[in-house]
Amino acid sequence: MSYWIQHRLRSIEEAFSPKYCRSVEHTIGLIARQFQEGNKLLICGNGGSAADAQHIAAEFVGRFQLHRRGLPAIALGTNVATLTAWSNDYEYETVFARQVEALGRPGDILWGISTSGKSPNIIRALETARESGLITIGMAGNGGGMLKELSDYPLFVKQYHTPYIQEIHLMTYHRICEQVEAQLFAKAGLEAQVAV
Ligand SMILES: O=C(CO)[C@@H](O)[C@H](O)[C@H](O)[C@H](O)COP(=O)(O)O
Ligand SMILES: [Zn+2]
Repeated sequence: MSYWIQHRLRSIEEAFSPKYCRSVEHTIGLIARQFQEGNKLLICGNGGSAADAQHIAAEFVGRFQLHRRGLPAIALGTNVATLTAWSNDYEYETVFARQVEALGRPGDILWGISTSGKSPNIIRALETARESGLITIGMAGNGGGMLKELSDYPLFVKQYHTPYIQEIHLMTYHRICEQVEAQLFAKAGLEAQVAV
C-alpha cells in the first residue's frame, strides 16, 4: 500500500476514537429528535467546509438513501446576494451570524464547521445561535479550537492538517445523514425504500 494511503488511514483511525464515535451517535440522536419536533438545521463553513455544508443540506433536503419526505436543512453559504451584500456593507465576520439571527428559531440547530476551529464568522454564528435559543453542533479539527466553549454537541478531532480534517468530516457527516434518515424513516417503520 502506498505511503500516502497508509498515512491517511492512520489519521482516520486516530480520529475515530470511542469518545468521538459516542459524540457522533449523540449528534445523530439530536438531529433526529429536532427534525421530528418540526425544527430545522442551519449549517455553515468556509471554503471546503462551505461545500461540506451544502453537501449536508442536500442529503437532508433530498435524500441520503431512502425515498422519503424532505427534511429542512439550509447551508448558509449559498445565497450569493446575501453573502455579498452583508459582507460589502458590514463585514464578513457576521455574515453567518446575521443569517442565524434572521432564520434561526429556538429549537433549531446550527452546525458550524471549521477545520482550524478559529474562523471568526463561525465563532460569531455559534455565539448568535446560543443567544437565540438554537442548539449548536461544532465540528472542528485542532481539538475544537475556539469552538470548544460554544458547542453543545462537539465533534472535535485532534488533527492539525486541514485536508485530513476535512476527510474525517466527510466520513462523519455521511454517517450522521445515513443514521438520521434511518432513525426517522426506516427504523420508525414509515414508508421508505432504498433508492435505486
Ligand atoms: O478546502 C480547503 C482546504 O482543503 C480550503 O478551501 C479551506 O476550507 C479554507 O482555507 C477555509 O477558509 C479554512 O477555514 P477553517 O476550516 O479553518 O474554518
Ligand atoms: Zn479542500
